[in-house]
Amino acid sequence: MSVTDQAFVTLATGDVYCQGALVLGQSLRNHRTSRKLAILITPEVSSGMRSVLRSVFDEVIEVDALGSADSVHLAVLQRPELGVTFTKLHCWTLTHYNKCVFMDADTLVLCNVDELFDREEFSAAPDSGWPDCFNSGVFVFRPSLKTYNLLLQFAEEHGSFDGGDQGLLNSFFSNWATTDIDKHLPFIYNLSSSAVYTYVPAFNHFGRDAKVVHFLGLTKPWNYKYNLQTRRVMQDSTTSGSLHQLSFLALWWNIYSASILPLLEKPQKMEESESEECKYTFNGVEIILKKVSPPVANSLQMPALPERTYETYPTTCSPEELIFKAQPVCEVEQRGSNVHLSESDRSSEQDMLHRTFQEASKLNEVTHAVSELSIHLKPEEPNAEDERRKWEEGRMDYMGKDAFEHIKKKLDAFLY
Ligand SMILES: O=c1ccn([C@@H]2O[C@H](COP(=O)(O)OP(=O)(O)O[C@H]3O[C@H](CO)[C@@H](O)[C@H](O)[C@H]3O)[C@@H](O)[C@H]2O)c(=O)[nH]1
Ligand SMILES: [Mn+2]
Repeated sequence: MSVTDQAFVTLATGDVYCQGALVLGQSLRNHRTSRKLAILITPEVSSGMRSVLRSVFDEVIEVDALGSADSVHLAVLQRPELGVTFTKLHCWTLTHYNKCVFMDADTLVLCNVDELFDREEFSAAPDSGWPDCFNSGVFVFRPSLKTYNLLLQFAEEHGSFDGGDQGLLNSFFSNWATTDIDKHLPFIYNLSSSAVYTYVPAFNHFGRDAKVVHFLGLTKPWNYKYNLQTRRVMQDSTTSGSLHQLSFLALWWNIYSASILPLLEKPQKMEESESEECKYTFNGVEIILKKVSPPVANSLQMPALPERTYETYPTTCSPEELIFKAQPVCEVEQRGSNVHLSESDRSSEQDMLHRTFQEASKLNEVTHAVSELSIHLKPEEPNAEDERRKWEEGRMDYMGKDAFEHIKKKLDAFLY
C-alpha cells in the first residue's frame, strides 16, 4: 500500500552528487518502499541529469543553494565544500508531506527501512565521531514552514559550529542527546563506513543487522573505479578502505552499473591507441567506460604502485543469511572480513547481485567489452539549454565566459 503523504528526501547540488542520489533512490525502490521519493536539487544540476532523476524519484524539486559562508569552521572540519549543505534546510519546506526521512546522497539502504516513519521529529543516529551529537545524514522530520524559518533565523544568529548543516542542526535540536531515547535511531540506520574499521569487533557483532550504510567523509563511492566484468572495486594509491567498506562499495557500484547506467544516454565512443573509451557526458560529470587491456607480463612499463583489488560475491555459508565475503585478490592481510547481511528480505540482495551481473553484461555492445567504469568531475562546459536557462534567470557569469570581452569576440565573429 503506498503512502502518499510521506517521503524519503535527499539532496544533490550538482551532477556528481546526483550519482549518489540515484543509487540511494534505486536502493529504496529495490527494497520496495511504500513512501514517495523526493530530491532537492539546485540550479546547477544539468537538464540531462534532471530527466534521469525523474525516472527514479517521484518528485524533483529545485531550490536555491543555501551556504553557511563559514570558511573558518569548514577549514577546521577540513571540508571546505560542505557550506552548501545548509541547502538541506529546504527539506522543511516540503509541507505537502506530513512526515519525511532525510537521507544524504552518500547513503544506501540494505533493506526496507519504512519503519523509520514510526519515529517522530527529530530522530537521528549518533555520530561516530562525537556520539553526543547526531549525524545529520539520516533523520526523521516534519516539514513545517515555522521550523524552517526558525532554523534560518538560528543560522543567522548563531551560525554552525562545524560550518555545515550537522553543527547547526545539533545546536538547534540541542536536547536530542538527553531528552527522549526514542529519538535516538539505532546506529544500524546510519552505519558510517569509518566506524566499520574504528570498532571492528562491534562491527563483526552488530554489522550483520546494518540497514543503512553512510559513506561519510571525503572519499565517496563514485571516487573509486569499478571493474564491470569482475564486479570489483579497484583501489589505488589515492583511495583507501577496509575490506568491509569495500564490500559496501561494491554493492553501491553493483546498483549503479545495473540500474543507473542503463538510464543514461547512449555514450559517445572515443577510440584511442591502447584503450578504447566511451563517455556519458553531463554538465558537471563524465562517466567513463574504458576497455583496459590486461597487463602484459614482463612488459617494459614503468612500475605502477600496487593496485589492490577486491571482489564481493554471495556465498551459501548459511541458509537464512546472505554473506558477502570480501576477498582480496592480491596478497593483503585479511582479518575478520566478512560483511554479514541478514534478514529474510536480504535474499533479494542476492538476486540483485546476480541480476546486476547479467544486466551489466546485457548493456550495449560497447559496455560489453568494457572493464573499467569511473566517474569524473568535468570542467564546466554547459549546453545551450542550460545556458539559456541561466541567462533567463539572470545568472550570468560576468567574470568568466559571459565577460564582456568574450561576448564581444562572439559578436565580432558573427558580424565580420
Ligand atoms: O557539494 C555537495 C556537498 C553535499 N551535498 C549534499 O549534502 C550531503 C552531505 O554532504 P556529505 O559529503 O555527504 O557530508 P558527509 O561526508 O556525510 O559529512 C557530514 O557533515 C555534513 C556537513 O555538516 C553533513 O551534511 C553530513 O550529514 C555529515 O555526515 C550529501 O550527501 C549531499 O546530499 C551536495 O549535494 N553537494
Ligand atoms: Mn553524507
